Amino acid sequence: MADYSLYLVTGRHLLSHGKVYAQALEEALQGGVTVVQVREKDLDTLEFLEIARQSKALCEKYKVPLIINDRIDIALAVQADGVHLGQTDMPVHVARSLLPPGALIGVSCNNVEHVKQAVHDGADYIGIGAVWSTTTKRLTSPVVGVRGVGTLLDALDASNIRTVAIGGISSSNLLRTLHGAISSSGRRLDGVAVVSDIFASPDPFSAAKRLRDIISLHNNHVLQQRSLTEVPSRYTPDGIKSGIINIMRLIRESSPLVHQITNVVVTNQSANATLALGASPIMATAPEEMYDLSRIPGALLINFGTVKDKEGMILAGQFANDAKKPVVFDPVGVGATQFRKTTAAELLGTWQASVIKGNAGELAALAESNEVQSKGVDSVGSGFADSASFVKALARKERCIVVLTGPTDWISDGDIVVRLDNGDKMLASITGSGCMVGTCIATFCAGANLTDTGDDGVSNMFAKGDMLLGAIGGVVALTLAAEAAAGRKDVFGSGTFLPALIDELSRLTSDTVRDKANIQVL
Ligand SMILES: Cc1ncc(COP(=O)(O)OP(=O)(O)O)c(N)n1
Ligand SMILES: Cc1ncsc1CCOP(=O)(O)O
Repeated sequence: MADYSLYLVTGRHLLSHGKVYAQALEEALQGGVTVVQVREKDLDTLEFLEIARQSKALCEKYKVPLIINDRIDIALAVQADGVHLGQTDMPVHVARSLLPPGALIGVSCNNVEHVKQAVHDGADYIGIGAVWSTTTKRLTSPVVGVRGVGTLLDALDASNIRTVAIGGISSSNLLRTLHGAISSSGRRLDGVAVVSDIFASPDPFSAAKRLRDIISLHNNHVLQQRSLTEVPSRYTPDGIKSGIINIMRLIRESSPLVHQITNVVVTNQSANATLALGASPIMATAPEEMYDLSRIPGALLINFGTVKDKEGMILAGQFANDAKKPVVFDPVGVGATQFRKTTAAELLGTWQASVIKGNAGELAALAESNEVQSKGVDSVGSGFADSASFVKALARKERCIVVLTGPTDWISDGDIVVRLDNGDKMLASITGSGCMVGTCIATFCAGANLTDTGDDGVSNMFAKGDMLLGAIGGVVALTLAAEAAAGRKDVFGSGTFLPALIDELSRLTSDTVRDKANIQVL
């Protein structure tokens, strides 16, 4: 069976200045390309044939399958291993009847109907794309996005058709692509097809090798995760409490930076909550400062209560992923408008969140579920019938920790579900308590990021440290502080509750966490 993991699509016109086709192809093969497709859009048949012959000789030398784009005649003439067909090219059954038995046939797919048709037609593999925007080809359909690729993979059912993603893939987004493109049943891509990142490079060997190394890193993480059959002992209720206490200590000792792009309503109280926990807040939104901030240890919170600063949000998340800093996403009111939904999809399609936090209405909107409705930033009704299953499924789909807030808080990493029963109804009487939960989670994730423990999950490719513990810690801290504040004699209503809440965040002790945190692991 062909290895589709690093599928190179060539294009002579893309060659870097001074590069010769055969030389570039050989360097790419030496760098670890596993399939080659010759794609020439404006060559005469004779020139195309010559390029295909050269490719065939090199592919044979490196024992890599050769695919020809569109042209069955050229594929037959050079005895290529197969062809790649677009939606307006020759139908699969006609190509099959012309090609020798066992020839590989690939089909381009941009939507679920294409995928179903390709499976029905008996294609060997599909090229899903464009996954990112690209300048190599003029696109006639919208980009699919990494989360969209997951939706197309869902349509494959039990078929053993192979899959590659194509379009704009480079070493800077490859990990995000491999990690994020997953179906709800856990089906992943078999590979990625890359054009310019390899073939336009002045050094195709290094470009291919860089991609190869990222693919190996990803595959190793997947294998590691599959071998985790038992819940690690640190995820018993007592283990979680010890983990939270350790993170609290680290925050107070090291005061990590918690960079927050948040909304005008809660900026001040969020900064004060961060300080109260012992960390250092910075509320910065300008795209120009995102790189510098991403170099400082800590975490990033992206809260779009008042959706602005999209450019800064995109850059900040990308730089944080590169620096393995946690990204906590609080899609406030995402169900309220189409603009918010589109923005959330764009952000989640660009970077990998470490934690997504929302109320039932927000998370239902993100999951495209009709079970719970929103009104503005509030959730309507009593929530999900089965919150545990919901958070688990969403965590699997979004490939991160999901926190569902409400009278009971539910947290999952896609395997474990944690139920938290602390808090006080006074939290509902002040504005921005949900946003403060996001801030506390980001602060605890910043603390968790200072440790190297918990380095056994795929999510650690994007953020060092135990993000599940970080998320639980943030919720526990805020809800225990709320209980303490609500019980104080000097608290008479929402006006006195908010400052008391900030005070109690700073006064939170290990004993309170040990004695009062109400944690169940399901
Ligand atoms: C692996 C892979 N996937 C998709 C394409 C795109 O093919 P097509 O839609 O036929 O467009 P052109 O490449 O012909 O412009 C591909 N070539 N390879
Ligand atoms: C051929 C093709 N089909 C969909 S996107 C694309 C071009 C991808 O090129 P690049 O990898 O340079 O973005």
